[in-house]
Amino acid sequence: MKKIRAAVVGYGNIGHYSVQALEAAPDFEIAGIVRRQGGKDKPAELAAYEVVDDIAKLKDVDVAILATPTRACPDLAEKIVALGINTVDSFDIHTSILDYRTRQMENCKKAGRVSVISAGWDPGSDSIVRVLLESLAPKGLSYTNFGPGMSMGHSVVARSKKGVKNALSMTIPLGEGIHRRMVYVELEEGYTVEQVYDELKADDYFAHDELHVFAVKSVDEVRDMGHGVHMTRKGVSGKTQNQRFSFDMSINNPALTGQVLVNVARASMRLQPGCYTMPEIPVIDMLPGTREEVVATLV
Ligand SMILES: NC(=O)C1=CN([C@@H]2O[C@H](COP(=O)(O)OP(=O)(O)OC[C@H]3O[C@@H](n4cnc5c(N)ncnc54)[C@H](OP(=O)(O)O)[C@@H]3O)[C@@H](O)[C@H]2O)C=CC1
Ligand SMILES: N[C@@H](CCCC(=O)C(=O)O)C(=O)O
Repeated sequence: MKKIRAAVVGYGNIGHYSVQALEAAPDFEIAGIVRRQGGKDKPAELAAYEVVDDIAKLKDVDVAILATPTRACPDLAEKIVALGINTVDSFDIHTSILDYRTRQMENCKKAGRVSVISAGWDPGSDSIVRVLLESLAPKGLSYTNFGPGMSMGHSVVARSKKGVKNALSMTIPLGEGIHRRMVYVELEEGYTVEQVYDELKADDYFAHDELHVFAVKSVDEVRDMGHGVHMTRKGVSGKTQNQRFSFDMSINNPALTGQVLVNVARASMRLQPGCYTMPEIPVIDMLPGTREEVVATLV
């Protein structure tokens, strides 16, 4: 059977683990990796692959995994579907997902290609769980409690601020979907924790939660990429009250995100042209093999 040819765009944490997930998948081959610096200083583990600075230099790419900072995803997705290549990404600004989907839907329909956006674990697989739980008890309350653990999205944003050499943003659950952000930063000369605090508080990623910023000598020495979630719903099925549900996981954040991106890259090959979020895709299409094989073994 012909393998799906995937490119990975951006080789940071999610890019690294996406390559590993592609290598472990039976139905994919790696068309190449796209980095801003191209093949310069190519990491040893990429020796077998083409590393380029422009996806147009790679041959026969079916799908591009956008493993860049969230804020770079919409522009890249627009440019890459216009080249006739499907895209998948883990865009995680929850309040902007609908706008991004609306714009990218038009781009996909024009190009006759598929984009799966906001696919990781949150947004992503947790979004499927939230939709499922709401269907099981249509009236009630759901809470998504993260961590404690490292938020990649918040860490990327903290690293982008003036005076910050490196950063780690930890998400601390306070209960009922409320969180505290603990941000550990390596500062450049002449910058203070107070300046970084003000910059972060002005950014929508951090504006709505309790925030603490600490200076550390080395972020590498305090970083641990574990994370997790505890989701709950208590509600009413039909006319019967007190139905309780919970979903828990404790995970390596970039490893799970890379795996989910590969799963939706596979599903993208089976969808009609358009832009989708994860709850809009049949979960069965995230697995390799035929639907019949899955129905016979997992349903
Ligand atoms: N939905 C979800 O569940 C999750 C979503 N995420 C999202 O994944 C994103 C990436 O996280 P992570 O991998 O840790 O980030 P990193 O900073 O480790 O990696 C991003 C890579 O993208 C490239 N890059 C950097 N800046 C730009 C730019 N302006 N334009 C294009 N490419 C750029 C660089 O690769 P190179 O130098 O090779 O070009 C960089 O290494 C986060 O922003 C987060 O929002 C993360 C976890 C879960
Ligand atoms: N999008 C997150 C994954 C979900 C956890 C989260 O949103 C958080 O810790 O705030 C991330 O970037 O790591």
